[in-house]
Amino acid sequence: MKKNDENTDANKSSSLNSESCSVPSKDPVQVFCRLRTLPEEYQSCIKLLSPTTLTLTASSKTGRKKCNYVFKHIFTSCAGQRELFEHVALPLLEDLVQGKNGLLFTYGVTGSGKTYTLTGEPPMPGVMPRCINTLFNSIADYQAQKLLIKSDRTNGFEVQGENDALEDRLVQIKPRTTKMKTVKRGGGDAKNNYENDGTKLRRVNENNLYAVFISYTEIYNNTVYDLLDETAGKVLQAKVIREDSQKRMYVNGVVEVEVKSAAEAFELFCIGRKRKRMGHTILNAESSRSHSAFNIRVVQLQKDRSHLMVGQLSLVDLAGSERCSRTQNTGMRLKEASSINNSLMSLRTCLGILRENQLNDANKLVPYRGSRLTLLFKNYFEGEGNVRMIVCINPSIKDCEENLQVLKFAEMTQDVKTPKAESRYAPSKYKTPSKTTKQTPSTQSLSSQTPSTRTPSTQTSATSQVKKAISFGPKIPSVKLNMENPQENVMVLDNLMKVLHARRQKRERNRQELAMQEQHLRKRLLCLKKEKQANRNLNTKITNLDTSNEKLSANNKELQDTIRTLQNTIDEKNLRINQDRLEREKVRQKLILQSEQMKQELDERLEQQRARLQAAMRIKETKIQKVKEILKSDTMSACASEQEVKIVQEMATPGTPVPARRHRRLRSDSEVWLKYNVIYPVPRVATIPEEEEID
Ligand SMILES: Nc1ncnc2c1ncn2[C@@H]1O[C@H](COP(=O)(O)OP(=O)(O)OP(=O)(O)O)[C@@H](O)[C@H]1O
Repeated sequence: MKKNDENTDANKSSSLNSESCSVPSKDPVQVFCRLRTLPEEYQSCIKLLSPTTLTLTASSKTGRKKCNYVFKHIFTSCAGQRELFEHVALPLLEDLVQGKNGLLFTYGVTGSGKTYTLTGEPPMPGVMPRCINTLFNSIADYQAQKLLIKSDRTNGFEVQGENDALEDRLVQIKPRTTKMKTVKRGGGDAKNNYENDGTKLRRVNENNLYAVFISYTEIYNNTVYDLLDETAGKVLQAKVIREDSQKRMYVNGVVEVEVKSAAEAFELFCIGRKRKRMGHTILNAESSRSHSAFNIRVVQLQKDRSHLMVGQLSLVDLAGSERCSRTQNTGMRLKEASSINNSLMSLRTCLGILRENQLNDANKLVPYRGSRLTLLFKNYFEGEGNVRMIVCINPSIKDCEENLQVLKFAEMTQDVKTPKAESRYAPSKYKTPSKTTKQTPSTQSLSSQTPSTRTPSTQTSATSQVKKAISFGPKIPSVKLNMENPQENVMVLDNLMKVLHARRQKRERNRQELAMQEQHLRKRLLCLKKEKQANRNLNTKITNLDTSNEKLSANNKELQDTIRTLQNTIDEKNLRINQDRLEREKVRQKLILQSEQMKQELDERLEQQRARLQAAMRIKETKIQKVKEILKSDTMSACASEQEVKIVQEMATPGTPVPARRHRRLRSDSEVWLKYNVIYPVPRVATIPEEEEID
């Protein structure tokens, strides 16, 4: 192992240089692809062209479509867990011990092997157990005393005195034993089965003291839970995501456990895994129903304890995207699936906008607050940290359509750049001692110093001052009696008496002072206890307020969603009303047009009819005229009676009733009636009056 012997000043200056550099350099997100083993009877939709390129053949309505995708590296089903760890996770681990942050997440369709890749199964450990083993193989000899470095529960760390650390360790013994029992009952299996292949990191700073902290959280139905929360009982309490003084996101009050060996870390993992929400679906017997993040924080303390450096590696197992039509989920599983799909969509949206901003030099707002998943990992995309993604693919033709979406997203993600991770030492924060050494007036001034101003050098001087303050007066002289000179002996004994007297007085003063100090310290301790209690109460209040704030925000979001939905419905209805109105207007216009056409047509027909009737009338008039003429000239004189002539004349006048047409009969001499036909029939104009027989 090549160890890092760079002195800390060099580190500090490098961090200063990096701070003074105004434009931070950026690294693209590195995307790796892993193909799952496919049983022989299944057909594959993926073909490998090279170690970095694959082709996906998707069938669409227009036929078969082939798409090529290029990644940093593609691991085939033959690639083992070790190969993947060395390629993908080991560089992040090297960075971790250099104080750099890293995020490694798996993404893919349900059942594609995300959990298998991150966790693995005991004979074939995945990324997480390998990271833990490699880390402890490398830093085991350089670990700080347990609890020397403590989490301040606001995403930072503080250093405490060795006595405090010792006392905390004693306090922890009891709960730890209980925890161990729990682990053995639960998942002690992993402890011995994750094989350790002895891999070590190349660069470890031997001059530093290391402390490893583990936290394990999950995001279930868009709510954050602490999987290591021992106080929670059976039901996990929702946690709030907060921003610390350096604008880094963290889970408020998350339990961070310091581990001193890989076995301890695995125990914690097993405890968390037992609490993690898993479920049975059609596509995966043991499907993750939540996104989980296993966080490893490595704190390095310089030997003079003046500066410390923190690096964090988050191993995130995202729940798989799933189509409800395939999983046939209902009820709770359906709700989980929709929450999973929503948060993954939120991740895609954020990365999409980030990429767009970077490509077009734009400044569009990235909606990290769209889901807890994106909010929690915001810093990795906006702040510092190497981001790596493993896209897990089940090459089965059944997963083809979903794989297409996954591969598209993965390809897009490669264009996103994140600020390069930097190592950075920060001045150590010192924890207020929980137990007070008996103070003397000379040390009283120290207690008024704030924890942050107290440094290791002041602590050392305090110790020497205490020693001085509790001295027992002048040193007892060595007494040698001279039997030959009793006068000299008297002087020596006198001197001894004086010294003893002075020491007795000193002891008495010390006793009084100590009694005073004890009283004073008791009072202070009581005050501190009260302050601590008040702080705890305040913290509880803040947490409660945070929770209710979260609930209100969630309600608000729901209401806004409802408003948006209603607005959409109103918009849709308005649109439909407008469409109806337009439709009606069209119909009205059409009807008007038709009625006009019909009117025109009718007018024309009426006109024609009128013309026809007029023509007919004219013809009839002509005929009547002719009849008149005939009547006048021939028949009238011979056979028509006066009355007949009158009738005919009346007929000629329009509007006067015309007698019914009848045939005239003439009685001949031989008393036989003869029929008399008028050549032109007379039109019937009105009701015929009472028939009158014409003789
Ligand atoms: N590369 C692989 N080699 C062998 N077995 C694998 C591989 N990848 C996945 N498996 C097996 O496939 C099954 C499903 O894998 P896993 O649970 O890891 O899927 P997942 O992507 O995490 O699914 P989900 O999103 O539903 O949680 C497991 O039984 C696992 O052992």
